[in-house]
Amino acid sequence: VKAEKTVFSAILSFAYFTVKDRLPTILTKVIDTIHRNKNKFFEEYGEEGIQAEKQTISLLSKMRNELQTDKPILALTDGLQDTESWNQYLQRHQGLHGDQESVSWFKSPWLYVECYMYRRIQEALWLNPPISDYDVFNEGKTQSFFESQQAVMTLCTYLEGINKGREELSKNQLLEHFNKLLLVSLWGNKCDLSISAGQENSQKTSPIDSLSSLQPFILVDDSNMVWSTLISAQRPGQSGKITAGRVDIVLDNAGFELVTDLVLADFLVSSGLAREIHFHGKSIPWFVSDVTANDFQWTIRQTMAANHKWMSKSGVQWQSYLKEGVWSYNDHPFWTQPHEFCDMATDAPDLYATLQGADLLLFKGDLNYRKLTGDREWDHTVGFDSALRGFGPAPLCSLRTLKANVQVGLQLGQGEKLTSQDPDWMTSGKYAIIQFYSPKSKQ
Ligand SMILES: O=P(O)(O)OC[C@H]1O[C@](O)(CO)[C@@H](O)[C@@H]1O
Ligand SMILES: [Mn+2]
Repeated sequence: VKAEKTVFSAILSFAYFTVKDRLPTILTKVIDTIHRNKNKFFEEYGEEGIQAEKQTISLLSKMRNELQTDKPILALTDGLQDTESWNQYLQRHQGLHGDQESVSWFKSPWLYVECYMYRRIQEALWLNPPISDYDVFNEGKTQSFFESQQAVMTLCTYLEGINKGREELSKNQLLEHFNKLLLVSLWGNKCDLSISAGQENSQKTSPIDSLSSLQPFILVDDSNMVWSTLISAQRPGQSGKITAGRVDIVLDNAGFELVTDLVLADFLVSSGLAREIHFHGKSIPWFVSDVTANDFQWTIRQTMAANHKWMSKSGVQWQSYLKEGVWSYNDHPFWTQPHEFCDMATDAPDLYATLQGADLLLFKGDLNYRKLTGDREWDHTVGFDSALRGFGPAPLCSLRTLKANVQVGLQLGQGEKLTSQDPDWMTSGKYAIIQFYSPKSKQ
């Protein structure tokens, strides 16, 4: 099966609008954030901080101009761990096209250009050492966490209810809770800040009560396969006691979505459905709201410190899972590169091997889906397995609300019907999928 990468050939396409409007808006906000923090940089680093602020802004404005005037994509110059790999990727593209000019902001695959912009923001900061570690998206992520406080409290109270009565839970009740928390984590993905170009986008209503009204918007629901994967990973251990499998969660956004993932992870461990959870986050600030190590720790500390009994209890539990090694947080430079996941086995064999150790991989969010499927213009009826093109270190499931022009594994006619009823169905974030694939079931 063949499909073209999403590019900007179609003027007026979603990809085109992203690069033309959304990315410059995000960049302008980044510049503004750095400027607003000028005094902070002065207090911390004196005159050097001011110089760094000016220099960074000038590099970012230069990049915004390159973007808006469709200039060629430039090689990175910051000599970081992944610089070489980014530059090789660029050279490969230039080689494919035969000249350097043709690899430009509007003439390259959307996925590549979008990832590249976030990496260039990082470069601008890295070239100005006193402020290299400054996370330009931190304010937005923090704000979105605080704005969803009410929903977080509701969720932690729900979790406490399950944990308190867990000894008496029947298998059916366990399945019911599992389904609910999987859905909460799925819809948590609505709250990213990239689709709204950094505009406030937090969870305001009760995440549990909204579930049934959202059900009709789930286009693919393989949750039963996720459940059976967890059940079949349970094995009798040495002492005859059942031990469960390892679940890896490839995280997406900080704020409310991260809390929904932590609550799901807590439930999986406390109910005995999983033995261990490995979280995977980003090593640099990414796509406005994605989780970094700092966001991960900060969120757990804030949850612990909350003035709400069940919220702080949850936070304390999460901290001890981390301390005991039941939970772990990892990052790898591959997650912040433009590569499709079918390249992982060759381009990041160590990460691929790590993922092979899991019994189940949960991929959160839209960007992960674009990378799973190579962000191509697949027919909607093409199988998920075909779109993965050999990627499958372990059984995996994408939990994603649709925010980009790619969707596979639909029923015949389902895509056409959606297009006629709701032309924006692929990009509005209103629809979602729970889409599963297992390399074991491959013929
Ligand atoms: O946080 P998520 O779910 O990956 O969404 C981010 C998405 O937002 C966008 O910026 C909107 O198109 C996409 O590039 C990206 O896929
Ligand atoms: Mn994201």
